[in-house]
Amino acid sequence: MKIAMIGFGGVGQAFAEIVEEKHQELQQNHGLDVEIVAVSDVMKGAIYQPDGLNITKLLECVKRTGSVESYPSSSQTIKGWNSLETIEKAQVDVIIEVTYTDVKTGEPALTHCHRAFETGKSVITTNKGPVALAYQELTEKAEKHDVFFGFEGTVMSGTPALRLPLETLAGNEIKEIKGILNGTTNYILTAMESGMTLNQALEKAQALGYAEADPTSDLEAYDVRYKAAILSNHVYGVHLDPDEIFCAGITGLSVEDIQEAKRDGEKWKLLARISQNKGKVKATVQPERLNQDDLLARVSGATNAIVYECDLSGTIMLTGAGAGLKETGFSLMIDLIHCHKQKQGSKIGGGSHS
Ligand SMILES: NC(=O)C1=CN([C@@H]2O[C@H](COP(=O)(O)OP(=O)(O)OC[C@H]3O[C@@H](n4cnc5c(N)ncnc54)[C@H](OP(=O)(O)O)[C@@H]3O)[C@@H](O)[C@H]2O)C=CC1
Ligand SMILES: N[C@@H](CC=O)C(=O)O
Repeated sequence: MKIAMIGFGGVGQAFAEIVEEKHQELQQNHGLDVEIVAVSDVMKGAIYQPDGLNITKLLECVKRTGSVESYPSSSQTIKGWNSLETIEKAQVDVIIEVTYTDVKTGEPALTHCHRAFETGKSVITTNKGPVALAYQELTEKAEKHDVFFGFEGTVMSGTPALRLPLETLAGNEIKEIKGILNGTTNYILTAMESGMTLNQALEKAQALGYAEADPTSDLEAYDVRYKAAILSNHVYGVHLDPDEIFCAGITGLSVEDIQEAKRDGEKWKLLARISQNKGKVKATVQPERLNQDDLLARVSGATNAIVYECDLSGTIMLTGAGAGLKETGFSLMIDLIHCHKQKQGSKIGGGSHS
């Protein structure tokens, strides 16, 4: 399976490391031979090597020079293609879209997905923009072109918050979904409980690779609003315009507010709630003060949790990483395995996203 990567930041590089680390296992356990043949990034440049890039060498070049273009050329190497040229011209099966999430337009990722499908390529992405804004259009287009559209990592990174409700919990009616769906803000709120300021904690979250390129998306909860829209589309099959979701972030909370709640045996958490009633879906995103015995109050740091209120299974809670480079890289790998199985006409543990 030949892959082109659009965007080569924290998650992109972590994914490349995973492909290198797990190459043999993927071959042995899943019959999947993954080859990264192209990378296109804004500042790091672009390279297309039709017979495959040596990942160790590629990562070493980026670390040493900040550019993928310092990778040694052969007679077949093409350098300098922008993202659309790479999507259109590279001979690949899958586009891994890991550019930044734009919470207003979803671009450039939205256009990347459209062009990939139109040119017969599957897309696997952790970018929330296209999935939150154009879920239906893109899933239909992927189906029309008989390609795969994977986006497990868009909600709770490598924790399977999207496959679980549709596959493992299939047959239930899920009346409400609620959860802590942003790693950065949960990390910040936890750090503020020990007296750290919001800005100090944010700097740490950025250094750990949790935050968005523009952390306003995390702090003002636009990121969670997108995730709520994705859950509505994916789990309930109902399009929710992100702009219509009530959304308040954590910037209004002071260290004193958090300490005061702590003295009262409570915790502030940024919660998303999505509920359905007779085909109508409502969603809100805002900080809520929870009793410390509440299961969600116990979720700390960059860990996230999601609760599905099911008519048959009862309350199901899934908890795990909400952000993190390796964890998010893993979400791309699991989608890749599903994509491969779908191409082979089989499925692992249920269906794929397209
Ligand atoms: N980090 C995490 O824990 C998680 C991240 N995500 C999502 O995954 C995606 C990637 O995240 P992350 O790696 O952390 O972000 P980064 O900001 O580290 O990486 C994004 C990369 O995309 C590049 N880029 C931007 N525009 C283009 C373009 N038009 N063509 C090619 N490359 C482009 C950027 O280039 P340059 O910097 O050179 O401009 C940058 O290298 C984001 O959409 C994020 O929301 C999802 C779940 C968890
Ligand atoms: N910035 C996001 C990354 C994952 O979606 C977060 O902190 O949750």
